[in-house]
Amino acid sequence: MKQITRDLISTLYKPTKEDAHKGTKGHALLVGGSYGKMGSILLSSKAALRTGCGLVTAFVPECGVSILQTAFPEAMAIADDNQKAISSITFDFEPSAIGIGPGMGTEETTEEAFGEFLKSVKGPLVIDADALNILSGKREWLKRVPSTTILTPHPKEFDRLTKTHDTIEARQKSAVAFASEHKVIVVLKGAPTIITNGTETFENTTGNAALATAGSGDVLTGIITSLLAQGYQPLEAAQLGVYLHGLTADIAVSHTGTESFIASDIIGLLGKAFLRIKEYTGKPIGFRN
Ligand SMILES: NC(=O)C1=CN([C@@H]2O[C@H](COP(=O)(O)OP(=O)(O)OC[C@H]3O[C@@H](n4cnc5c(N)ncnc54)[C@H](OP(=O)(O)O)[C@@H]3O)[C@@H](O)[C@H]2O)[C@@H](O)CC1
Ligand SMILES: Nc1ncnc2c1ncn2[C@@H]1O[C@H](COP(=O)(O)OP(=O)(O)O)[C@@H](O)[C@H]1O
Ligand SMILES: [Mg+2]
Repeated sequence: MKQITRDLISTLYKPTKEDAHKGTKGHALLVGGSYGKMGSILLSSKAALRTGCGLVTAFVPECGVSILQTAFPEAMAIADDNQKAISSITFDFEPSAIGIGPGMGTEETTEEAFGEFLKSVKGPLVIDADALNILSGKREWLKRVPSTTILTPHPKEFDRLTKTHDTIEARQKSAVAFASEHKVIVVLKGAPTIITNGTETFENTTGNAALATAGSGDVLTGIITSLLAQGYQPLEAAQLGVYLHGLTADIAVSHTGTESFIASDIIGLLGKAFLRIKEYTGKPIGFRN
């Protein structure tokens, strides 16, 4: 297994172009949320914009729109027809990348909506949380998942999708086989997180137990979706995304410790994490690139 090193990240990272505008930095669509779990998709959406894409739209059930637009005015929102859970995923623009699943729930109407969504989805995609849980009950839908889609299960989600594993090593081996069989990228979250496309497997080198907190995976989904929207290739987006996510916790831990760190702190520290990566590249901050 290869390590995600500073050198690898330095070669992946693409600084913002001087002449960029919001229309050239990608438009991320985050689909999820349900009554009582709107925080998850809010966290994903905020993380996406803080990771550098130009525009973010959240597709949420009706009850999520005012929550989202109040808590995060920079994001646009599209309301599902249904009040409390997603029932039909329709939108009238072409997103640069889509992240789906955080807080979405697994109600029957949402399951049907996700099944229809998979029939027509185009372009880069991240599947997380309840979208993975739905897939676990409908494995035949894996055929509909476009190749190079990024799946971001935690160990329990991965076991639901496959089978119970007794050891981390067995689960990692299974993740490689799963990625190869379904032509997807698996980000198997944990301590450490591994990323595999079935041919190559990488172990992340950042992050610590501060990340063991509600919503930290929802934030990761937003980060990776944003990188896809900005034009990073799926494997690169997964590598840079998990590295940045972990780096925020490494930056925080020396002055906050692990206990009080929450998912919003990951989002708040993304700027410092990007600056750290920019230092690795050897170019001074503000260099005209
Ligand atoms: N504010 C909001 O709106 C929030 C909304 N959220 C949303 O809630 C939905 C449900 O997602 P979820 O992940 O909380 O539930 P679920 O899939 O049952 O997994 C939990 C179980 O999995 C296991 N487990 C997890 N990590 C593990 C690890 N590293 N290593 C080993 N085991 C691990 C562990 O199981 P145990 O070991 O206890 O058996 C744990 O009890 C989803 O849509 C999400 O987006 C949340 O993000 C929270 C904030
Ligand atoms: N002890 C730990 N060390 C490093 N990373 C961790 C640790 N615990 C959790 N994480 C990371 O935090 C995230 C948790 O994701 P997830 O379980 O999906 O959270 P949620 O669904 O609440 O958003 C993953 O990226 C995981 O790798
Ligand atoms: Mg999660």
